[in-house]
Amino acid sequence: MKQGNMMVEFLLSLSSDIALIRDKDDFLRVLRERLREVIHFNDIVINIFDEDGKSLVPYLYYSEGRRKNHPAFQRSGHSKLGGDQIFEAVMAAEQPQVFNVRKLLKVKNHPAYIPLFRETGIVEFSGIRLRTATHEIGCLFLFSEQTGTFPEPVLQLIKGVSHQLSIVLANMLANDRIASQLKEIEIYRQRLENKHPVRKKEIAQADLVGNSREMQQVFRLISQVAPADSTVLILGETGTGKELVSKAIHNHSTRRDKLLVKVNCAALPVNLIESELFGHEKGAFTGASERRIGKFEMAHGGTLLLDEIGELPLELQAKLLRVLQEREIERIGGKSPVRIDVRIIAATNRDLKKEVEAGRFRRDLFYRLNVFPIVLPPLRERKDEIPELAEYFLQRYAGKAGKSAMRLADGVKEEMMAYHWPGNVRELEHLIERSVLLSRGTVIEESFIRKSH
Ligand SMILES: Nc1ncnc2c1ncn2[C@@H]1O[C@H](COP(=O)(O)OP(=O)(O)OP(=O)(O)O)[C@@H](O)[C@H]1O
Repeated sequence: MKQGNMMVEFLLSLSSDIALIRDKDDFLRVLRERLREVIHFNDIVINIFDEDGKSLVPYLYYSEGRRKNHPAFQRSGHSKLGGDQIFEAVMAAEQPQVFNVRKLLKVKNHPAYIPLFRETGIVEFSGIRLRTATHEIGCLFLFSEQTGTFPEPVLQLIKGVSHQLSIVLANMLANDRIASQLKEIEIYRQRLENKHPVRKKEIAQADLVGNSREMQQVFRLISQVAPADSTVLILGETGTGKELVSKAIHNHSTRRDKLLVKVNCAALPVNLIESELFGHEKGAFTGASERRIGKFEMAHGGTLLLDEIGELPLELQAKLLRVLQEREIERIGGKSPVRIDVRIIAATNRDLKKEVEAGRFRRDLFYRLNVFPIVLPPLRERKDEIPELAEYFLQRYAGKAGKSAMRLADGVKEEMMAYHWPGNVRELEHLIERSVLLSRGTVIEESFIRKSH
């Protein structure tokens, strides 16, 4: 009874140390220091299953005595284990198994490492499998230079410890997996950035022009929300500058050194958007001949612009909602989820509230996205801005065309003010570009408005 109490006490205090483990070094230190208080072992090894799920590889190991500098114990971490009677016995049993080296040497076909144990002073060792409710993880071995290290109460303790270790190990392995996935994404992203060096420049030059009251309000909203990292919903007709606003938000956020990745939700059929957003593993479906990283992963650390979000099919709206809630994605055909840190900016020219009422857009997703809405008014509602925008585009396109400063004739200006601009700023921009190219002198005498429709 007394022994039982001590064991519970030990396991409790071990679990509080275990909760503080951050990495392999911590783990090894806790095992060595804490387990030694109650078990007189010399060496410790934890083996885990390799990716193939069949062989075991050393994950953590500590040796002392003659084994410390012995080349056979300087494991690279790549030597495959398992498939011999020792591992089979350990992996098949609920209880810890104890092995005596002298006795093993008498058994026919003993594993090749047993004589080495004897040469380097190991007398007995115990092994127990490590598993959680859902996963086989590997096994733990404790080695001793003396006999009598593993009496029954110690074996019970090892069993108790093995449950705790299995959980820590499962978490550490999941974190390792995520870290290696993130590394892979980083490499991919750098490749992408090197391939498109102009992108960053373009983004840096994203200038928004606008002196109207409405646009001044938009600028205020941008500077409020940009550093806050919250989700932004940009609403406005086509060509009102939604993409430009998203670039401005990204450029003024702490994520500015990472990518702003854009997905056009209207441009692709359902099955392709899913893989575009979340990526897929090699062989996930017919035609998936290569692993593909999705836009969410590409935007990790940065911003993801979900353009035309109103066009996203309902089926994918549910998946997107889950990703936004859980902050992790699953590649199509992938085995484990990937954590992502992405700021979401969604944009649409649809009236999302009406879409919700019509049952075409999920209400819960709408609320998730509508955290900080920015509405861009159509150009016809901020006509006082037309001269300024026209002037801005005029200088830009005259410069590009190698022409000297140009100006608009008064009649052209009036015509522009009277027009209703269904294509908004984009239409104005194209019109000016065309006018610059078609005009001979420095004054644009003719409006080309009607010709553009
Ligand atoms: N306030 C502005 N200042 C300068 N340029 C602007 C402004 N608003 C829009 N533009 C220009 O107009 C064009 C259209 O803008 P943008 O692509 O951001 O619009 P959008 O609302 O995302 O359009 P769509 O809904 O069709 O995708 C771009 O070339 C952009 O540079």
